[in-house]
Amino acid sequence: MDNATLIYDNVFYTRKIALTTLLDVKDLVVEFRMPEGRLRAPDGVSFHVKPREILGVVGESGSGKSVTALAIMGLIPHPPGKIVSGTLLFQGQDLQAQIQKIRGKEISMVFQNPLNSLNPSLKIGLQLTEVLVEHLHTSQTEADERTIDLMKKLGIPEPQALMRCYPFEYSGGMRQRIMIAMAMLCNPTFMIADEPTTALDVTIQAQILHLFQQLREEFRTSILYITHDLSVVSQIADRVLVMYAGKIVEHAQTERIFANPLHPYTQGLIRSIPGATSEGAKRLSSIPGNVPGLIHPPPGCRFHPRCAEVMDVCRHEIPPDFQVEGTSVACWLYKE
Ligand SMILES: Nc1ncnc2c1ncn2[C@@H]1O[C@H](COP(=O)(O)OP(=O)(O)OP(=O)(O)O)[C@@H](O)[C@H]1O
Ligand code: NI
Repeated sequence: MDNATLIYDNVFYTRKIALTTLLDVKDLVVEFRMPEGRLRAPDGVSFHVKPREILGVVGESGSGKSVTALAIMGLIPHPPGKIVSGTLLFQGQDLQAQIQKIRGKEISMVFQNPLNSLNPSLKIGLQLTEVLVEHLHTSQTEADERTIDLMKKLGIPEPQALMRCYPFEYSGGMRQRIMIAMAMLCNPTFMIADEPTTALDVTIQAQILHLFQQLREEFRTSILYITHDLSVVSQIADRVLVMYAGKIVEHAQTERIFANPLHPYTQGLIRSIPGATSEGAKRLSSIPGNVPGLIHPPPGCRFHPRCAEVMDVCRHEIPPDFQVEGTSVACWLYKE
């Protein structure tokens, strides 16, 4: 192969990666060192996010969803936490080396409680434009114009007046929209939303979900959408990762997950959606037991103590990912 072909191939290869994968996470392990012992969550998690895709992450409390998000953002509190292994590539580049430069600019994050993220004693306008002035070094006037323009696009009423108000003057739903606007100001390619609608009522929640879909359509933003609510995921995500006790147990297209869930844990989660079965709400807590403590996780499959279909192998050996018709599932039931 001559040099020209090699260079061409390299360029082509790099572009191909950029087109098919925006974020690539491989074997990510975050460890917390506590006085009681060490715990790992996520513990060996791999996934990728494509451009313009909404990837849903679901799982019960403590499964490692938020820590995965914080690891991507470079925000793991250290001590006690640390990324102990794994690679994080963003647009083909090592994310951990780049994150200071691109956080808030190319990658941004929306958290659950907008009141905690907004400074109560600063006018909303100042808080929003600070991002632009700080990251993109625009003038205040330009930042004001751009912010008002974006808020109009996001359907936020009377943005000029809003800029002069304080956060407490607005409802939870509106504050969350303001936070989403803030996260969108630098026109990021990738956004992480960690339970962004949990504190909101159902109507507002539907509006916010619509807003995320709009971001993907209009601004071509990829979104990692974290929630414990599978019904939210069914409305918004293209693909779904199901996490349990620090591991990804199932990974598939959204329609597949709902039409044909394979992992007994995913099946239990889907049964627990109110109205998902004829018995509906009666089965709300259809998975007996709790997520295990992660300092001493169960050996073998971490779900085995709660699994109705447990086999002997499940108690001793960690299941690898089996590929079944486009679904990736970590469960011994699917061994050929
Ligand atoms: N700062 C921390 N110090 C010690 N342990 C932590 C810290 N942050 C998270 N953990 C632990 O890591 C594990 C994963 O937590 P994580 O917050 O990612 O769960 P989650 O899936 O987001 O749950 P939730 O649905 O409750 O938000 C939990 O066992 C949690 O106790
Ligand atoms: Ni969380």
